[in-house]
Amino acid sequence: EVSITKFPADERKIIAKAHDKYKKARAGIINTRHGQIHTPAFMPVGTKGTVKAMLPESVQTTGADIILGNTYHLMLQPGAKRVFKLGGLHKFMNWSKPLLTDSGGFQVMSLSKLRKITEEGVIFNSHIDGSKFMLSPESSTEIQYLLGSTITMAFDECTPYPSTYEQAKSSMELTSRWAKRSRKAFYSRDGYGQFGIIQGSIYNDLRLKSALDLIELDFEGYAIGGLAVGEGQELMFKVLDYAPDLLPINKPRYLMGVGKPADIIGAVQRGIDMFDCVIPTRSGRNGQAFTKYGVVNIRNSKYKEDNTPLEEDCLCPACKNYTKAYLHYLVKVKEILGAMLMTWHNLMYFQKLMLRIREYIAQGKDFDFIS
Ligand SMILES: O=c1nc[nH]c2cc3[nH]c(NCCN4CCCCC4)nc3cc12
Ligand SMILES: [Zn+2]
Repeated sequence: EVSITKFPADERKIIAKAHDKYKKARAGIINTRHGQIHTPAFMPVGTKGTVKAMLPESVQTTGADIILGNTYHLMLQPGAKRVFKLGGLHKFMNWSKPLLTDSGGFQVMSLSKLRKITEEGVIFNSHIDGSKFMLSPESSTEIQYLLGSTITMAFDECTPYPSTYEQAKSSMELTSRWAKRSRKAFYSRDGYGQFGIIQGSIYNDLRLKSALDLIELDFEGYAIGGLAVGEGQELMFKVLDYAPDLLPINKPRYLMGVGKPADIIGAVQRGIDMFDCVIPTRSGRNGQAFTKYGVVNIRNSKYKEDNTPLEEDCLCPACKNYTKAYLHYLVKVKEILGAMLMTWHNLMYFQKLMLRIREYIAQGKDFDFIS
């Protein structure tokens, strides 16, 4: 359960504000140097400078305005300096729209062997060849500059779940010190932005302190970190019942790593504008298709002679030109085309979901049942 800490009266109204469904949902446009982002937005994940199994022009046809790249992977291979020398990540991967890069801390903790967290930053051994690297607020910010990111993420520490109050407090305070250094290292230019990431785990007073520390640094947007790390949807929503309200209402709010359609809908209702998640791409490659009928596990033998499309009214190539039987076969025999078609369909499904959410918000309609 979320521990409720007594607030001085004037701050309590922020936390206790009645959770009025839909009232917090908002649709908008973020203007950047590389084009507009219609929010609520879903960012396909392109970890190593490619959205796996997709051409960038195909990603564009799904309606994605922005994709995510990972600093950790790109700094190890091919290296940020090399990407910079080759003209930056946009040119390298032939994606001219906005790019957001995660700052690397989260990936270091989940991927690298042997690492050491110090006040300076994180020292780690590459999971590729074991060579030694350091990521700090300064080096992460510089790497994202060399990549040419449209939106740079501050270097933070993602507080694990569960954490005690003390653990969450010291982790949040480290993130606040690192945010200050990240902000100082950021080379601000028109049309580019840097987002701070708030921590504080499930403790509302720590979330408030994190927000206050980061608002002082006047970031162009704010992410809510430390969620989708095993706490479960109910607890995530409990934090989201108040955390977005702690952030400036006129700036983008990004919920990192989320999520399934139902998670996205619930988070939009609580005031979130931006999302990223590997689910549509990773589960597509594993044979799971998101459809209006629910998730279809195409490897199931019941589809081996099913001559109908995943969704009869979907405009993606998988649905327009192929059958479930063919997709079943391709995925079973691990043909590359299977990964391509399943990924394309899922990205289309997620973008259609975001489009419908934006339309419902614009019309002031409730959008509970969409998914
Ligand atoms: O606190 C964070 N700071 C920087 N980056 C993050 C990335 C995150 N990604 C997630 N969750 C990803 C969950 N995802 C679900 C599908 C399978 C793979 C993992 N939480 C995050 C928190 C953070
Ligand atoms: Zn489709």
